[in-house]
Amino acid sequence: MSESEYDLQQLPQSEPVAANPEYRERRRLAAALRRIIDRLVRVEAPQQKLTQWADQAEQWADDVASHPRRQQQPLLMRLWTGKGSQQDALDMGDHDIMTGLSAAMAPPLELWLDGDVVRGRATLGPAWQGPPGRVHGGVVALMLDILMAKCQDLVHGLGMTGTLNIRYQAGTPLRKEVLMEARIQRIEGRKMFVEGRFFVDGEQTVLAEGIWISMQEPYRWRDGHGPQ
Ligand SMILES: CCCCCCCCCC(=O)SCCNC(=O)CCNC(=O)[C@H](O)C(C)(C)COP(=O)(O)OP(=O)(O)OC[C@H]1O[C@@H](n2cnc3c(N)ncnc32)[C@H](O)[C@@H]1OP(=O)(O)O
Repeated sequence: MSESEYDLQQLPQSEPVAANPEYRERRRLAAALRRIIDRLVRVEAPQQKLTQWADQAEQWADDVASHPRRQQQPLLMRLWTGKGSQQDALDMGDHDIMTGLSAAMAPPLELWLDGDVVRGRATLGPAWQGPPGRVHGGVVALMLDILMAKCQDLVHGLGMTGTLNIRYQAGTPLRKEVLMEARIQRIEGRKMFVEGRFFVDGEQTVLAEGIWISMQEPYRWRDGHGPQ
């Protein structure tokens, strides 16, 4: 793909686009904020210190808010019509809610393709807690949705989650590496049926089945993928 020809359907969605100087700084900023979010949970610090941090954070928030937000619609249109730049591709991928390296909220979840399987890994801290010591079930659903949607990297067609069924088989612990995998079970016209699983220490903790609905064209496997 050349510098000026990024296409929404052909973005290497499973792997981050290489950062340019601007995005190196955005990623550094997000990484620092992630550490703060993680460490703030029940941090033991004198009240004076909390006051100092709150004052600094308020000042910083005001400074950030004084800058405009870049519009998303024009870059989406460029990517949709295959005319996106590297900057557009970075802007889309780096702000993904779970995988975005420039998204301070993102754990980040790392995804990659292994043949016809989407694999992932993430380690979540206490900010993501549901039951004590475990990842919140709603967060598990979010991680699954992002993981399983990436099966669209294997096909032509792009759409949204229609249905997601989850069986929580065991708690998914915090502070431990969670390994994930997703596979396309079958394609039926505009419907893509996907299965997702989480594993911790070799034990399966989650099993999910979902249906994605393509917005326009029927789903079909990309060359080199699917039943040969
Ligand atoms: C699009 C850009 C890509 C980037 C997206 C990033 C998204 C990140 C992940 C998300 O957060 S997705 C957000 C959560 N999902 C939604 O908000 C979806 C809300 N639902 C809808 O917008 C519509 O219901 C939907 C687009 C899913 C389907 O509407 P359509 O009018 O296109 O479907 P239609 O009624 O024509 O049905 C087409 C086929 O899909 C089936 N179907 C429709 N809705 C379904 C559903 N919800 N679950 C399962 N199957 C469904 C339907 O039975 C039918 O099957 P058959 O062809 O066999 O008859």
